[in-house]
Amino acid sequence: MIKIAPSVLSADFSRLEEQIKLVEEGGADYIHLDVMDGHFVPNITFGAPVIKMLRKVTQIPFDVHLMIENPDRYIKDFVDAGADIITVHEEASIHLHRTIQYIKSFGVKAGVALNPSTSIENIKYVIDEVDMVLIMTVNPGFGGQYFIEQMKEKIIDLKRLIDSKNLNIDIQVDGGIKLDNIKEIASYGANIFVAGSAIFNSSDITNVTRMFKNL
Ligand SMILES: O=C(CO)[C@@H](O)[C@H](O)COP(=O)(O)O
Ligand SMILES: [Co+2]
Repeated sequence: MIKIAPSVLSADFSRLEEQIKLVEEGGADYIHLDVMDGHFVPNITFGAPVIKMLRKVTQIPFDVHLMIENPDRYIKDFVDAGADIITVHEEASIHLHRTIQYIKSFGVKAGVALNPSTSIENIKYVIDEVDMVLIMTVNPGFGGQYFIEQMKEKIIDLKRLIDSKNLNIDIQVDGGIKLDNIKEIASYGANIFVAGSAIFNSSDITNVTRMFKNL
């Protein structure tokens, strides 16, 4: 079963509640919230106060993708804001094992994200601890970029590692996900698909979300 996580990065920020309702109606499984700090990535989005407000308008689980340096400092804020999954970048976490334990200590699911150039090897010794691995299929920081083809091999390698350890971990892909590439990417083992521009730049957000779900 594939799951769809619309990323509000491409939504109309002046109408976030309304836009979330549209993907909710289309059957979205998660709301993907891209938090950017202008340091780890060259862009700034929003933080815990905005997520806390959005928590009041929907029951859909919040999948919070932290593209920030020193994530430990802010994890409790995102837990208090209502995050259900918190994903930190391997490249931004100096003590990744500790950070993962810290997230889980709040009863929240922990994910680890890998930039396109980061090897699966880097998470070999923490993978047993996480609920989800996020393979960035674009360089993080912006919506509307093209899927990086080499990431197909990376998804296959990750799936192989997960299966060899008999683990039950979600593989999320994020960046350049469209209606026409999702099936192929799912065949490599990914099961949670983040889609920003493909959903929110469309003229019928609910219907496109439904089409993603029905694939
Ligand atoms: O984390 C990010 C970007 O850094 C994403 O979640 C984007 O929001 C995906 O956007 P599209 O590539 O689907 O437009
Ligand atoms: Co993201």
